[in-house]
Order: sequence, then structure tokens, then C-alpha cells
Amino acid sequence: MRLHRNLCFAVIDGLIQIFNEGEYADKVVQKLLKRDKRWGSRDRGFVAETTYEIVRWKRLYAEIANVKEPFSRDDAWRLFAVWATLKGIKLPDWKYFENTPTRKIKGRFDELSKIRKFRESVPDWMDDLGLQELGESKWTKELAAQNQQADVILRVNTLKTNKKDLQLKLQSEDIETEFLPDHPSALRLIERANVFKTEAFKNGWFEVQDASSQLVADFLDVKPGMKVIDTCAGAGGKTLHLASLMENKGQIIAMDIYESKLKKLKVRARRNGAHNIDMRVIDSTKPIKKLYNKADRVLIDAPCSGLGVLRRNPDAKWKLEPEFIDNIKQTQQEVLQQYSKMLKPGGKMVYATCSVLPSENRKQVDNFLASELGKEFTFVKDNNVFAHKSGFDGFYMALLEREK
Ligand SMILES: C[S@@+](CC[C@H](N)C(=O)[O-])C[C@H]1O[C@@H](n2cnc3c(N)ncnc32)[C@H](O)[C@@H]1O
Repeated sequence: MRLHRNLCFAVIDGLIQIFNEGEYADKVVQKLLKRDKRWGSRDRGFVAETTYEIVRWKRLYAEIANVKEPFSRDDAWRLFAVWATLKGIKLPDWKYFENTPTRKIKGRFDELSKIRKFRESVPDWMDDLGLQELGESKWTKELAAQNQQADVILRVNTLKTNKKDLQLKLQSEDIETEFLPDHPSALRLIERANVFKTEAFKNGWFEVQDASSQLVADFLDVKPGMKVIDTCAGAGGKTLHLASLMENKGQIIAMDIYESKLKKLKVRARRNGAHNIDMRVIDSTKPIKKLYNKADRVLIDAPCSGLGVLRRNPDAKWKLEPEFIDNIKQTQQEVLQQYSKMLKPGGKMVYATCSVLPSENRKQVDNFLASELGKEFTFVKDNNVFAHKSGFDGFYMALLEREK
């Protein structure tokens, strides 16, 4: 691979914004990709993937390069040189790469690879937490899987088309996909591509959604005609799946504390041709109380640490803080207590997270079931999805039923 100067400059600028200015990697990459209209898909791929890779391996590379935060531009170039050297890319004779100690880099890599927190590039506290919650063997495997680049997975929108027609349509736009066993609505891209530019996307034939995330709406066992409340709907990844499973019949109430997210859902719902979704902002306890005992199904896709989706958000390794996880656990129990009241007697509820930590998952469900209100509920089943076993995101979902 030959390195192109302007693409490498873009990566360095991106790294400085992400590491030093606290910006989110996905936002920064989005901006970088708009920088030069002449860039082709390979150039864009290089900028996006290299930036994400260096973010993912920040601790390991910084240790090898012997640089500390806040990084200067020279430090960022050193991180880049480590990345390129370990990838076996020949460094051009630019001033930034003068005196790069190629052999030393490889030697340090071999040494540090013996220690998990360096090899897998995570902060000490995160390594300790994972170890404490999952044990040595599971945590080691899961962390390694969470450092792999995630595949692009689509969910067919059955309100508009079917899997086979979607596959053919994408093929006509030069995008090859395959079906996934055990995931009835999913297609995996054989090669990465910008699917958002396709006609199929603009027509609302699919959404990008990981295979594990697609299990959640299926778990809720919805039927056309039901009244379903999606309590933490965000921009509606799962809401849209529910609408599809319900064939646009019945009612979905999508709620969130952020109106801005629900506005995004509105745009997506229009594109998807989903007509049975009402949106409600949770700005007080009122909208919740009005719905007590009303829903056939309740989904609580709770805010969480995101420790199951590090493959997609590698900068979460550096932005997350232990205090945030402690606080979010309190919120998880609160939303379970509050939002479960919207379920009818005899109704079903799913509690889900994109975390692999038992303290955010089964433990929250057990605490809920042991509480006064929880006594009205029975545990039906749960599913702990690990990236190292499934090859997809880490997720948790539990199905509970309210007694009649
Ligand atoms: C895991 S995300 C939801 C993702 C979304 N369901 C999807 O499939 O695309 C959790 C959501 O919970 C929202 N949230 C956080 N605290 C909340 C609360 N107390 N009540 C309701 N929603 C909350 C966040 O704004 C966020 O959109």
C-alpha cells in the first residue's frame, strides 16, 4: 500500500480532534470524509478505517511510540508510524517518519502483547471491571472480539420489500450480500460499501442494524394490532423493526428523553413507510403515568455502558468513565421500575442493553424481580449475546411477563 500525503494529513487532524478535543470519532470521520470531493471510495475507506484503527489501539500504540496525552502533532505522526509499521506498510521518506525505529516497534509490540490491557488496548479500570464481572477466560475472549472491525449488517424492511428482492436490488448497485442463518431479516455485506448512497436505502428498503440488535424486537413477540411502547426509542432502530414485524397494524408509542432523537426517528419512519408510530418526549412523569397498564408489550432498550459495541465505537474505550457506568446502572433500575408500570396485566416486556456486563443485565433483572413491583412479573427467558461467540455485537435481552 502506498501512503498518500493528503489522506494521512486528514487522519492526523482527525486523531487530534478525537484525542485532544474530546470529539466523537464517528462525527470527526464524517467531517473528514467531506474534506475533498475528489476522494474515491478507497481514499475515503483509508481515512475512515485508519482513524478508527488508531483510535482502537491508542493505548498500545502510545506505549510503543512512548508518547503521552495530550498528543502533539508529532506524537500523532508517531502513532501513525506505529500503525503503518505493524501493518507492514513501507514508510515514505517524509520528515514525519525520519528515524522511525521499525525494529524496536516490532520488538515492543511482541513484549506488550503478553499483557492483556496493552494487547487489547483498554484502560486499567475497564480491564479490571471486565475481569471481575466475566472472569479471565470469557473477558479475554470477549475483549479480543470487541477489537475486531464489525461487519456491515442490514435489516430488510418488510413493509417495503423482501430479503431476496433487496439482495437483487443491491447487486444491481454493485453491492454483494449474504443471508445470515438465525437472523431472519439480516443481510451481511460481503465487502464494506457506502450503503446510504444506494437507491434501495433512499427507498427505505433496509436499515443498517447489527444482527444482535435485530434479535431484540423478535424477542418481544409482537403481533399486528397490538399496542407496543418502546420506552427508550432513541432514533428508532428497534422501533422501525417493531413496525415491520407488526405490518404497520396497531400502535407503537416511541418515547425518549431527547426530542432530537425522536425527530430523527420521524425522518426514518417516513422513509420506511412505517405509519403506526407515535412519538412522545418524556419531559416529566406525566406521559408515563397516562399509559399505566395500557400496553400489550413494553420494550426497555436501556441506556448502558455500551461495552458490547466497542467494535463500532472504539473511542468509547477512552471516553467512558467508571462513574458513568455506576450512574447508568441506577438509571437502568429506575427505568425498569417506572416503565414496567405501562404494561397491561398479562403483557410481555423486554429489558435489553448493548452491554456484556452481568451487573447491567441479569443482575438488574433479578433486582427488579426481587422488588415490590417486580413480584407481579415472572421471568420467561433471557439471551446473553457475546461477540466472541456470535461474531456480532454483545447484547443482552430478558423477556418478562406481567401476571394476569
Ligand atoms: C440504547 S439507546 C436506544 C437505542 C434505540 N432503541 C435503537 O434501537 O436505536 C438508549 C436510549 O435511552 C434514552 N434514555 C436515556 N435515559 C432515559 C430515560 N430515563 N428514559 C427514557 N429514555 C432514556 C437515550 O436517549 C437513548 O436514546
